[in-house]
Parts: sequence; structure tokens; C-alpha cells
Amino acid sequence: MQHLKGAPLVGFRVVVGSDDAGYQYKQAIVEDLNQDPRVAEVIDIGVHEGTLHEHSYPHIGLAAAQKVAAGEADRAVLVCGTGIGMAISANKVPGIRATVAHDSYSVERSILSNDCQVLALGQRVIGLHLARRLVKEWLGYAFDASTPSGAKVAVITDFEHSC
Ligand SMILES: O=C(CO)[C@H](O)COP(=O)(O)O
Repeated sequence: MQHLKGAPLVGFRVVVGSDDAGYQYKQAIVEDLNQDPRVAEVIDIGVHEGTLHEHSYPHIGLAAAQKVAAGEADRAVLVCGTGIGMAISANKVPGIRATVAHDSYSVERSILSNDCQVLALGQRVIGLHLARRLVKEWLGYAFDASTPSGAKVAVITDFEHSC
């Protein structure tokens, strides 16, 4: 992902995943991201039609977060019934900051305050149009480690490194 101050963000590699309860929204989000000029690569890690029940939210949430932590993707968007299980799972991977966010302000702050790489959404909680809009907005924000928020996020990173 390229981030030149003041210029639009481009070149995102985004992992997208869901369990069976988030499959419909995941498909729509994959389609949107494939059309988004800011996105260089969409990595759909499932679930897929025909194997909807093969993997549950922890499998997908952990696998997506591992890709981000390994530097194979910049961000991940994950959908389950509530988003909660995906966020909990993704947060177990060292270096990952994942959150559920179902409103514009929280989506904005999840990047600008918290440098979250993972956005989790609940298909059983919000409407499809809002989910799609939130993902679009989410790609418009970049964290700036030189702001006061940078030092706060660094406390979390330092703690992880000390464990
Ligand atoms: O929302 C979920 C986890 O947070 C998941 O889609 C459904 O989980 P379940 O209620 O345990 O089936």
C-alpha cells in the first residue's frame, strides 16, 4: 500500500473472509473491492459456496490475520454474524489490531486512533448497503504514527514485544 501524505491511498492488498453467517456480505464486499481503483489485490480466503460450513469464524479470522501479520496483505475485512467472533480471533494473532465497527465514526477512528488493520462486520447486525459503504470509507483512512495516537498504539505494540 502506498501512502504519500495528501495523496489518495492506493495499492491495497485486502484479505476478505467470512463464515457461513457472513457469506452474502463477503461476496458483495469482494465484488466492490475488485472494482475499487484503490485496491491492487483482493484475497478471498472463504468460506466458499459448497463448503460454507467447512470453516467457522475462528479458522477464517485467524488465517486472515496471519496473512496481514506476515505482510502478505495490508488489511483484512471479515464478516460473521456479529463481527465479534472474527475480531476476537484476529486479535489473537500477534501484531494484529482488529475491531468490530458498525458506524462511520468508529470506522474512521479504528484507523486514525487505533491503526486497526482488521475490520469485522456483522451480517446479522447491519444492512448490506451500510456494510459496503463502511468498507469503502475504511479504505480512505491511513494511520499517522506521528500523531499523539501513535504513542498510544506503541504502548500496545511494546507490550506485545515484551511478552
Ligand atoms: O457471529 C458469529 C460469531 O461472533 C458467528 O457467525 C456465529 O457464531 P455462533 O452463534 O456461535 O454460531
